[in-house]
Amino acid sequence: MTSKILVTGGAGYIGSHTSYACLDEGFEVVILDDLSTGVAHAISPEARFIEGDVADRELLARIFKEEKPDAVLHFAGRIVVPESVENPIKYYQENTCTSLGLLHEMVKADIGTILFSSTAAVYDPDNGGDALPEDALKVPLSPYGQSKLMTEAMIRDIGVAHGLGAGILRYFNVAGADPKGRVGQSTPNATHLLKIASQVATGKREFMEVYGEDYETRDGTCVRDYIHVSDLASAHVETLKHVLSVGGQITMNCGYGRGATVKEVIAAAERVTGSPIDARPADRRAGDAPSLVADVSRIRETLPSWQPKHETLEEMAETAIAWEEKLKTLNSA
Ligand SMILES: NC(=O)c1ccc[n+]([C@@H]2O[C@H](COP(=O)([O-])OP(=O)(O)OC[C@H]3O[C@@H](n4cnc5c(N)ncnc54)[C@H](O)[C@@H]3O)[C@@H](O)[C@H]2O)c1
Ligand SMILES: O=c1ccn([C@@H]2O[C@H](COP(=O)(O)OP(=O)(O)O[C@H]3O[C@H](CO)[C@H](O)[C@H](O)[C@H]3O)[C@@H](O)[C@H]2O)c(=O)[nH]1
Repeated sequence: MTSKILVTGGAGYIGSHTSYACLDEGFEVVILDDLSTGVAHAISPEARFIEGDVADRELLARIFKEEKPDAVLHFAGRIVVPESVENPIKYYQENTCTSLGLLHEMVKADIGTILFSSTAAVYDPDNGGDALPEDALKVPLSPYGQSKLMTEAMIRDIGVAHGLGAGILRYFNVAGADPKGRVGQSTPNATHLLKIASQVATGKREFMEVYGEDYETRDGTCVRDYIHVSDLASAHVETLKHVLSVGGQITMNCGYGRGATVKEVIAAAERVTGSPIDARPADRRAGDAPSLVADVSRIRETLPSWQPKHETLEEMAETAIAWEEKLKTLNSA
């Protein structure tokens, strides 16, 4: 029998890729998005789209009654770390409180499964650079990270009390775009490294900055574990199948288990276009961890069927740059 899922934030970067991946796997997909940072062109015509706010509890109750989804994939939220420092109320309201309302409505409607987008920002930024297992020390530096960690705790407690199956996925650094060119990172003022490098590579920006070259890393720039968004999307599909079949709760890091420096990411983008990227040294960005790399043992053991297909920085850069080019036509249409 076909399973039906409700995807909150399905018009956003990761939610749209995951919606396509779920549709490709035969799931029925209903998307709830208020288009605050998402875009209509990211929504597959095969999905049912409801424009609305996840904080609207009456709307949620109606959707659950009418659509009876088997699971909710909860991507919707605010994601800008410095903004969360300036405006923590917004982040606790729109990430933590909205998620609590969603969980409450799920329990009331007896919806038994949730996947939740968490983040590597929950871990200790001064972690020494070793790969981080899921039980590593949590020291979220920003209200953004804290709002996610609090939501994780709510899901665990509510899950135990009400028998909710849950997959909590802690994404490391998500990059790239759909290799079929259907979707990509479309937020115009996104701040992610490869998005910025792709904007320079496609002539939308003249130059970019490298935030800090004096870290204790192999070339002085920060190290991150970049994961291609399509591999992350397929990790959701496999997690969904796993939780729908065995129930229970699982928290898993999503990355490849190896780090790349800022300069290595920029160099990959340069190899793709064959042209230099004007990347200028700049001061450290406040709150940046020197290194965040995932220990991926748990996801590998739990989901042996998850086979990443786009692990190279070149593939991430190639698909990101191709999407940036495509956006020129989409945005001028
Ligand atoms: N992008 C990353 O590198 C990254 C890393 C770790 C975790 N995450 C998490 O993954 C999730 C998705 O991130 P993304 O990069 O796709 O962001 P995004 O901004 O592209 O997507 C978020 C989507 O949610 C929608 N939305 C926001 N608030 C809403 C609300 N109240 N009601 C309905 N829709 C709402 C937006 O319109 C948008 O379509 C977020 O929860 C984020 O915290 C992202
Ligand atoms: O123009 C830029 C943009 C980024 N960077 C550097 O590139 C690295 C990656 O930065 P991103 O902004 O792409 O990503 P972050 O690691 O800061 O954060 C991302 O991953 C986190 C988890 O690790 C959170 O989930 C967060 O939501 C998400 O934006 C950092 O060292 C940053 O200083 C630059 O040097 N120049």
